[in-house]
Order: sequence, then C-alpha cells, then structure tokens
Amino acid sequence: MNDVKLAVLGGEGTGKSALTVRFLTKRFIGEYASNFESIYSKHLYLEGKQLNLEIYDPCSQPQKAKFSLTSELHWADGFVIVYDISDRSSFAFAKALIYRIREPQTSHCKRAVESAVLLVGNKQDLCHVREVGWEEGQKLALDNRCQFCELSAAEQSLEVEMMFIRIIKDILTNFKLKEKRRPSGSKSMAKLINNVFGKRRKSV
Ligand SMILES: Nc1nc2c(ncn2[C@@H]2O[C@H](COP(=O)(O)OP(=O)(O)OP(=O)(O)O)[C@@H](O)[C@H]2O)c(=O)[nH]1
Repeated sequence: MNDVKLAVLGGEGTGKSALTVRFLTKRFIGEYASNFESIYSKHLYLEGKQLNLEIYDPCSQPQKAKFSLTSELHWADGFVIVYDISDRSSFAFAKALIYRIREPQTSHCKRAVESAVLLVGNKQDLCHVREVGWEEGQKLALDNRCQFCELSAAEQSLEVEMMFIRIIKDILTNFKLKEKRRPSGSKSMAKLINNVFGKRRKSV
C-alpha cells in the first residue's frame, strides 16, 4: 500500500480544517477547534492502487515560526496551500508559503522531484466581498508551478473532493517520476559488467 502524506497549510481562519473535514466526511460543520494540530488518516482506492492517505492540518502557527516549515517540508509529499478570497493578507501569507516550499535549497537538494502544490482560494461563496481576483491566484500558481482552484468548503462538497483527488494524483505522478529517476542498482551493475567484460571479449 502506498503512503501519501499531504499538508494543508495557510493563514489563520482560511478554512484549512473546513476543507479537510469536508473531504473526509462530506460535511461542513462551521466551527472547528483550532488550538491543536491533527493528522487524519483515510484509505483510498485510486488509479488501481490502495492508498493510505495522511492529512496534516496544523493549528494556527505563532507569528515567529510561521515560515520555518522545516518539519512539514520533510514530512509531506504534497501541499494544499489555502487562502481566503475575501482576505488579502491571507493571499500574501499563501504566497510566502509557496516561496518557502519552492526555495532552491528546499526543492532541489532534498528532493529528486519538486513537491506537488495546489493553491486553493477558499470561501468563493463570499465573492461579493472578494479582495483577491481569480487571475491573481492563477498567476501565483502558474509562476510557481502549482495547480490552482477556487472553491467554497461551505457550499461545494464535490469540488472539494475533486481538489483533493487532483493533488493526490499529482503526488502519485511524482512517485512514479522518482522511481524512474532512481538509479537501479542491479541495472547499473549489469551495465558496468557488460561495459568491462563485453568490450574485452570483443578485443580478444
Ligand atoms: N463563508 C465561508 N466560511 C468558511 C468557509 N470555509 C471555512 N469557513 C469559516 O471560516 C472559519 C475558519 O474556518 P477553519 O476551517 O477553522 O479555518 P482554519 O484555517 O482551519 O483555521 P485555523 O486552524 O484557526 O487557522 C470558520 O468560521 C468556518 O466556518 C467557506 O468556504 N465559506
């Protein structure tokens, strides 16, 4: 069984728990305890594979630690970065998180393949008080090789489910790429033996 680890990050009150709980239970509860972090587990069957999905939903971070993310970056295979379309400061926070994830020393040295990231503009039902345009979200995502969508955890169960499935599929694609790029020990050894002995045999 494949383990897939997903971290849902974003500013305070953007709807990280609402999205996670909506995906796991198809329900929107309204108020969520925000003073403790959670790791949820779910078994999924996707693309012919059994998956053990773990979703990390942090409690709101204290200001000083908000961009350190060191443990999340090591732990997660992919990230859902959430902002609230009616709150510009949450968009700035999401941007800083994406830059942190895409920092060269984070994305290239530690990982053979760039992490899958999906940027989500949540609370689309509040579009009458919108502060962040759809195009801005789309551009931030495109510029940083992320997927993008806008939705409402409050009103759109199916869209939330499709959003999670999309990022999980991206993570699975990355697993396959990593597998391809990993030098296979036995293949390399066979190549080496062939190069050395194959050539000698020819010259005799
Ligand atoms: N209108 C609207 N409200 C939402 C939506 N999603 C979440 N909320 C509300 O936004 C508030 C914060 O939601 P949470 O899910 O607790 O947000 P969070 O990001 O997990 O919050 P922290 O853990 O405190 O950072 C709650 O009052 C939710 O009911 C949405 O799609 N539309």
